[in-house]
Amino acid sequence: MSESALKYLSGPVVLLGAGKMGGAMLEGWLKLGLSSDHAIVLDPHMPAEAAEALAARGVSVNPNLDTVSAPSVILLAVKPQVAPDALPRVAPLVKAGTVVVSIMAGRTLSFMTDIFGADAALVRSIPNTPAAIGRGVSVAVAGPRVSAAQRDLASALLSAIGIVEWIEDEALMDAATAVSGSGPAYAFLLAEAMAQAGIEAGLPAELSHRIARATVAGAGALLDHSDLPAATLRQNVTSPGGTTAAALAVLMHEENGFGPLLTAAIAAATKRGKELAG
Ligand SMILES: NC(=O)c1ccc[n+]([C@@H]2O[C@H](COP(=O)([O-])OP(=O)(O)OC[C@H]3O[C@@H](n4cnc5c(N)ncnc54)[C@H](O)[C@@H]3O)[C@@H](O)[C@H]2O)c1
Ligand code: PRO
Repeated sequence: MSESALKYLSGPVVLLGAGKMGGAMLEGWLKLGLSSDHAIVLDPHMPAEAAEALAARGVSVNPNLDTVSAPSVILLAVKPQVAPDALPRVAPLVKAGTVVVSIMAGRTLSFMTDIFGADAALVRSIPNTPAAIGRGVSVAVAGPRVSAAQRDLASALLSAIGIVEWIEDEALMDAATAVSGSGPAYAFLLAEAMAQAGIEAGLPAELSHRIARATVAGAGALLDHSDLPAATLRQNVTSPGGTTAAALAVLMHEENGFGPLLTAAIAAATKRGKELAG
């Protein structure tokens, strides 16, 4: 959807929960041309300064819900654990034409149908935190009542923070959440663990943190700029009989290496997603 489509929405975009992800998404929308007088934020726990700063930019913050006209979109960005309390409050705002887009981990289309009704147009999606710099990855699935135009609108809102991958089978969402939703944490942990390992190998702490961080960031940028598969980029670092080969013999160990460890980690995250379904 084009920039002008965000500019000329028939109704407002209501954001429920303006924390890390919701806040990043709102910034993306405003940058893409959503008029601030079409943006409504509902977040009773928002720090006063943040609420005042948004209001000064023309965003409506915690208005009386009776004054809110039929929204084009309601974006659900509260924690899955508070959803049973928070979502029913916005259910009366859903009108014909409104699409409800969730970014909550775990919470299913069925959970949302119980709250918003069988006629509601519902999208379940999962973004990730590089959204804050426009480099997010979102995976999304549309419920049966979502029209092509509503799917385009949901795409436009998610594209404001990065790329969007639509899937047809909701059963894949927990695994997608475990890979791309939680995934940035694994990359950050890699930088942390490399820095710590460098310290244990004798490097001064600050130097170790600086070079580990820059190395993970540089490898990510190379992955981004190159057309080569990750495995080829890895092989390009690895001289036969050299230092990398020695490290990879540990990291690629069939039983104790990175592969089986990550498989277990992603299985744990996937299982937790199913537990949060509610
Ligand atoms: N952080 C991530 O990496 C990430 C990635 C993908 C999806 N998500 C999903 O995004 C959602 C938000 O996560 P986050 O990391 O931004 O959390 P967060 O804690 O930063 O934001 C949640 C916001 O909800 C607000 N809130 C709490 N109760 C509320 C209520 N009753 N009504 C309205 N607002 C209320 C809080 O004040 C807070 O601002 C979660 O459902 C999470 O699963 C997060
Ligand atoms: N952060 C959320 C969580 O940890 C959802 C994916 C990333 O549950």
